[in-house]
Amino acid sequence: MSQAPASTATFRVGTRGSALAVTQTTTVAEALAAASGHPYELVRVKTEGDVTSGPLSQLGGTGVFAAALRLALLEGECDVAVHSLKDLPSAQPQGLVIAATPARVDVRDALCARDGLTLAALPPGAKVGTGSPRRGAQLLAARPDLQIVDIRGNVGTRLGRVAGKAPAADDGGVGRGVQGDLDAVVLAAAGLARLGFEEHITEYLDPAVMLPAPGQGALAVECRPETAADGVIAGALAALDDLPTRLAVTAERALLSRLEAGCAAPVGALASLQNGGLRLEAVVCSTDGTRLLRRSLAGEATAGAAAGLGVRLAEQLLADGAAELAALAGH
Ligand SMILES: NCc1[nH]cc(CCC(=O)O)c1CC(=O)O
Repeated sequence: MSQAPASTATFRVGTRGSALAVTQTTTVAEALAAASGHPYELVRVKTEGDVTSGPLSQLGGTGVFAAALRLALLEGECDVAVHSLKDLPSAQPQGLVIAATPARVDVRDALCARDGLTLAALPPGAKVGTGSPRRGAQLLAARPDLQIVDIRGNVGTRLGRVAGKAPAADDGGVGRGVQGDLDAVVLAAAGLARLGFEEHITEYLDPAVMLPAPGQGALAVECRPETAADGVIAGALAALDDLPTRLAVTAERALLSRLEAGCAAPVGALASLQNGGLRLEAVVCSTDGTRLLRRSLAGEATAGAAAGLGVRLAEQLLADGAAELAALAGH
């Protein structure tokens, strides 16, 4: 098996095959190539999350999107892999490191509704599609009359479920035949922007109403430790890393990890630099949206303190009854 050091050869960048994954991986690969002066090639890895069509929340816990990419790295089929950070389980596998977290883009969730409607303007009982218990619960907390419809598929497929939005199936047919049956869907603004679908957004949901998933809007560049230490690529990875993003996602993921929550759990978290410190806000919901535990905590904006902030806020939420409120394992 080829394990050529990235400094002497083309480096191979692993990606999922979806349009979103290829778009964001290409952006990262081009930045690494420009900074290192070495060419890259994309290695497409099919993941369980891409080929299974059951409800996402029942796929069996965390990491369905990331596991195959991680295996490809460990087996030396690629040198670096690019993940959506929010799809990455918070436990770091032995033999792999997150070598860079590029600057995060828009963290918010976005409503894509028919006829330009906002959340407040949707008619009573409107059907809103999401496969995420976190989004469903917060939608119901804001609008208890809504009908939440469990949907899956890639971004284009989900958009195509909204009446009047052009179907743009890019998932091999998972969502085919059910276009136009919903009043709205909720998707991450980051994914919509990366795919050039921003014109479908009818409202950017305020994090005060809809806290995003831990890591939303951020990417993780993962590799084996020897790749991270390799002279040429190490500099390129360091140049790509963004410290405010790393601090924020470290706090958010530490919270998720301390809650022992999976990526499908009804948990939202968002950290940001404020007044020279790091402020973390989190919510744990009952899936029907009738009960929300929401808390925030501020700490030092340092690499040493970020994880502790997440752990402390998680412990406060657990003391408030978070584990009784929500099925944290996410299935
Ligand atoms: N779970 C799917 C997923 N993983 C990453 C994104 C794009 C947004 C991001 O990078 O946070 C999406 C789509 C979505 O949630 O709408």
